[in-house]
Amino acid sequence: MHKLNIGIVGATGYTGVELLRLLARHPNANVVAVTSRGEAGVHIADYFPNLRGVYDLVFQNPENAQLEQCDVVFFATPHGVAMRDAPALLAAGVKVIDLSADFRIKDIPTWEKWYGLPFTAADALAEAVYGLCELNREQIRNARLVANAGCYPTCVSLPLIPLLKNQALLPDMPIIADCKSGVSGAGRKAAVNTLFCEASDNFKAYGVAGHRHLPEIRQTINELQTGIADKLIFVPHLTPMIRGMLATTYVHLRDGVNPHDLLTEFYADSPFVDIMPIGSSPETRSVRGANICRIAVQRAPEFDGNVWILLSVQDNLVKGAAGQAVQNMNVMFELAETTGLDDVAVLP
Ligand SMILES: NC(=O)C1=CN([C@@H]2O[C@H](COP(=O)(O)OP(=O)(O)OC[C@H]3O[C@@H](n4cnc5c(N)ncnc54)[C@H](OP(=O)(O)O)[C@@H]3O)[C@@H](O)[C@H]2O)C=CC1
Ligand SMILES: CC(=O)N[C@@H](CCC(=O)OP(=O)(O)O)C(=O)O
Repeated sequence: MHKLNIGIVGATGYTGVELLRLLARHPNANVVAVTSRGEAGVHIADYFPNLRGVYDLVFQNPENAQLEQCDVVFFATPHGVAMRDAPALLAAGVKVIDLSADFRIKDIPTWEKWYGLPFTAADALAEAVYGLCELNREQIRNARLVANAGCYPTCVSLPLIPLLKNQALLPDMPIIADCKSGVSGAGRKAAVNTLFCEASDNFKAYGVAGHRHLPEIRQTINELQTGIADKLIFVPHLTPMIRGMLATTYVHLRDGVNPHDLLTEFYADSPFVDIMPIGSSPETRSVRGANICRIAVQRAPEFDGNVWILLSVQDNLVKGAAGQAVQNMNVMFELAETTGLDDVAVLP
């Protein structure tokens, strides 16, 4: 069986170790290089006990990792790193999947406004494909550079896409996405707001005045139904879970539109989107560790108008990050989309 030589830049972070977990059981994956500046020289098994006996690899500084010899390199790094290092890899013939937001937003001034950095890789951006397979499967097949979709944008966009494609949302009415994320969404780096005593037994909104995922979700909306993207209100919340994300999105639809029918039809051939029976309420633990976004819809009760509540859940580290990245890799290398991604969620 053909094996892909894989490099992971930022392999000591939460999405990095999630990539390692998923790729360990992927029949076409051969992870050959893992990077960390802080842990260079440390054996993977001494750092991640869940990987003892699974990989015989040592973390290396990115510049020593010979990434140009890989077939594909994942960037599981903070914003700005892939923008700096991906162009040289592309020039060396390596495919790149970036889990950060560097190549997600096509309008450079918008990216610079929300990320606070100068954007320096315009050529690479021009060829980057937004890495949401359910939306861009055909473009991803031919891509050299995939910008893995963000976690909140994946969870919010998946229930909206079939409605937008059918021009089903009423113009001039708000689209309200009220979202909750587990704390692993903030990454592994030390920060006061993710300390145990700050984040546990607590619940709060953040980014209310504006979050960097707002322009990313709006970009997707705008591509599918023009004139309504600025009707999106997006508020993220930090919830005291480790993994998991729930989006509750309120939409005003044209009379007669039933979103359950549209979603069921649109996702009939998408193995990682589960449309539940009408009236269900998906829970985050039903997707824990699995590359699934589960969606349910309910009509707003006793409300005068065709208003629906879209409920979507995913594991932020899997369908929201590493699982989606492996799904993109499968499509880019003409493997079955589900290869290595058939884990069932962990209960309880
Ligand atoms: N956590 C989540 O749920 C999601 C995260 N993402 C995105 O994925 C990316 C990674 O996130 P996450 O795993 O949570 O982050 P972490 O903070 O947990 O890990 C970051 C990793 O990047 C490495 N790194 C940091 N700075 C640099 C640098 N300048 N050059 C090379 N390597 C560097 C770190 O190791 P070292 O410093 O030792 O080199 C570490 O291994 C981010 O862009 C994030 O926004 C996307 C979707 C969901
Ligand atoms: C809880 C938390 O802090 N979540 C992060 C989003 C997760 C993430 O890393 O975002 P990307 O998908 O864009 O990479 C945040 O709000 O910035």
